[in-house]
Amino acid sequence: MSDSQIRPEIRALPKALLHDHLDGGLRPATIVELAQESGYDALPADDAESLGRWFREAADSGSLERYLETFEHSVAVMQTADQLRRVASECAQDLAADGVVYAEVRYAPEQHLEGGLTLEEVVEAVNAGFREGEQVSGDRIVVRALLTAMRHAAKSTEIAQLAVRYRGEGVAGFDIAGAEAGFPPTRHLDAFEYLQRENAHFTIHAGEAFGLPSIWEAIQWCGAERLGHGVRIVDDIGEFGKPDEKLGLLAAYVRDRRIPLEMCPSSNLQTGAAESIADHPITRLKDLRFRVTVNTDNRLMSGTSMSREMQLLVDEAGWTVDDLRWVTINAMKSAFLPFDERLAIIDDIIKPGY
Ligand SMILES: O=c1[nH]cnc2c1ncn2[C@@H]1O[C@H](CO)[C@@H](O)[C@H]1O
Ligand SMILES: [Zn+2]
Repeated sequence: MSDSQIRPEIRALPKALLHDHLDGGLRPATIVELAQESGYDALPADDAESLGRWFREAADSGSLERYLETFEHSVAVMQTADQLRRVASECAQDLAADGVVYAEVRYAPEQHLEGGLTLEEVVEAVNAGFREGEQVSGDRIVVRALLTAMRHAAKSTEIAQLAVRYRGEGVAGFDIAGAEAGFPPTRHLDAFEYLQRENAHFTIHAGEAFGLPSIWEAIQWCGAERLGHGVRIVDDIGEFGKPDEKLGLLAAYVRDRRIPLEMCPSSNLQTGAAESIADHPITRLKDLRFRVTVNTDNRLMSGTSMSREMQLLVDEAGWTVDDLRWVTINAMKSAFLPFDERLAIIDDIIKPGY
């Protein structure tokens, strides 16, 4: 489904987005321009349309590792303060135009140091871009950053400290991302224990390319407040429609504690974490009343938007507008924003929009 096929009534709905990667959401035309300006000559295509197609096709690999290789080209043009500010500003504008009223956008500061910026300069450039994008959009959107540490690297404590340093100044929390198999969350236990002592918020990518042990570690060892993806929690639920369709201890814990699942349907089709939108576990988890949220993950690699994800669920998995309202309120309740600010967005913007 292309962008022009999105129904206006879905586009108009207010949306809350918790899981979107800054380096996975650039406009193809911006990548082409930034590459030309900076002399980056390794782009796999040099016009915007072919480049957009290349990202979608190369990411459609069936493996998270191969999917992640495509980020080389977006990260390459996000190495100066001007580049970061522009990308962040356009991100906020694109989300606002799609009806997103609240977004947490994540990126890994450690991947943006090749042009000589410090970690602090990276965060400040992205923050400046988000503020600019909010303003250009007439303040119809609030954007907060989540700082990600790469799970194969060894910078998580430093990045966690950076998230605490900029807390309340545009940064709402912390995350780890990258290849999941072979890099369990407990590898970064020091960072998570530090964040807990600092009363700071964090989510963990878990249960996407690896199963229950990753989810279990993220929650029970590391103390994750939310799960990035978390789709594999269905491995702890009995077979659909069979008499033993019941929750295992971990799935029950996740549901009982209302742990938010940041689910990203289209992204999961590309990495092989799900077969189709119709069969994506998100619908079953919604029906079982887990705290499900709908997200984009990487708009560039999946050629998607919040409206597109919502419309796919309506068209291919039987979702109703009430379901969309429910997941939107779920997301807003689960945001890493102070309680009073979350409530104001729910009461003043989301509820009147449905
Ligand atoms: O779905 C995902 N699973 C795991 N890691 C991801 C996913 N999408 C993006 N990234 C990784 O997060 C970094 C910071 O934004 C990206 O550079 C990419 O390597
Ligand atoms: Zn992600």
